[in-house]
Amino acid sequence: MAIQTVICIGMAGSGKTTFMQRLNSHLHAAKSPPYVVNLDPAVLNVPYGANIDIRDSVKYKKVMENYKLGPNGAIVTSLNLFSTKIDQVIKLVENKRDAHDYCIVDTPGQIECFVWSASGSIITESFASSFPTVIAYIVDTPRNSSPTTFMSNMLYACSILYKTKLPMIVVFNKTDVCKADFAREWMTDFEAFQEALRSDQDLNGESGLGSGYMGSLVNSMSLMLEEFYSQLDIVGVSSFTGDGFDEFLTAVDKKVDEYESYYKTEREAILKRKEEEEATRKQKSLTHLMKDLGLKENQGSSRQKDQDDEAEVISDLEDANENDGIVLRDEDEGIEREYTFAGDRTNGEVNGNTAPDLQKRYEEALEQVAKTASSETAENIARYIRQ
Ligand SMILES: Nc1nc2c(ncn2[C@@H]2O[C@H](COP(=O)(O)OP(=O)(O)OP(=O)(O)O)[C@@H](O)[C@H]2O)c(=O)[nH]1
Repeated sequence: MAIQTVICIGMAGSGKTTFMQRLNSHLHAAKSPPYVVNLDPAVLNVPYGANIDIRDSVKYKKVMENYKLGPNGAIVTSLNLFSTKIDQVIKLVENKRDAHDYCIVDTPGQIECFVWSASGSIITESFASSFPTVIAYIVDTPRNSSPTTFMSNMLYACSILYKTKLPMIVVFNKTDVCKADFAREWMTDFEAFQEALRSDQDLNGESGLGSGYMGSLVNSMSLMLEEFYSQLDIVGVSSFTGDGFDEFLTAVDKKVDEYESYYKTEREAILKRKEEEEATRKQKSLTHLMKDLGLKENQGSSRQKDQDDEAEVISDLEDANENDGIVLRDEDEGIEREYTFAGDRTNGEVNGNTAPDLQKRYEEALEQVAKTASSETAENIARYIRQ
């Protein structure tokens, strides 16, 4: 059976890491240890044994210093660096498909750095196209007991569902502090939620909710959310006590079935369409490129020199500075971890498997383009002179 992947996403402080820790120990106790991946480069302590840890490959603080970035920029850049090697990561997980039923993935606390970045999409897409993948959206239950905060959080969850197009389980965490019954009621009974909104002090203020723009906006949003809720599974858990984790695993199984029967075909159709569009786009840009090369050939050499001095792509940056944040794995706490960029930079091999290196492929592709381009460029120049 294929490894079922659970990607944990949630607002800062919602309890993703604690949830991962509990899920890990729960699965160990059920004699089904998961394959664990940490994608948070900025976390100081990972309280569970990660098989793949982004911090082994990318040093967040170095990225910040070397590229003069702020905290969020450094997280995005770290994810970018990591995503260039995602094919190797996927291969490692694939090699473990017989030994594990689950692969669980922790993501950065700064939710937008993962969900709205190109590398976040690449990583999610790579998992989703290789394994049945489910999003666990972690919610801090006590902090969402006001209907306005709740609705904002659910709108965010809705945008993630729309962006990832993957089955989603909304996990109401911290039920030891506040039960999730109110949320369940709001998500299944439209009238109850409307009633809660009407009596919500935060939203009503002095103007009242019943009239005006705010009132109709909130009404339409809650109607839209009703449709969204029908796609979801809801689970209440406490990462402290371990309550609700069996229910969570049942929800994962259900969502995996949904993934197989609905999302997979849908995704394949989207990917096929994208591939076709991409092929047409490439053909168009190649035609433009050939045209430009024919006309602007003599400007080329000086511009090329300028470009050589700039670092425009990640692989340029990787080459530019040996001390750029990609480092050898620490000799640390003895957890069996399997992956670092540094190891494969010298020989392109990870754990004995020859892994195609993105940077190498990029260079080969460039060479290939240069070869075909040079003969066609000569033809273009000849045609230009003839004209
Ligand atoms: N009472 C209670 N507290 C919890 C639970 N889960 C997490 N917490 C607390 O919530 C806080 C945040 O937990 P984390 O696991 O660090 O949350 P996170 O989402 O990984 O945080 P970032 O990665 O920094 O965004 C910590 O103080 C945890 O102890 C729970 O089930 N019950």
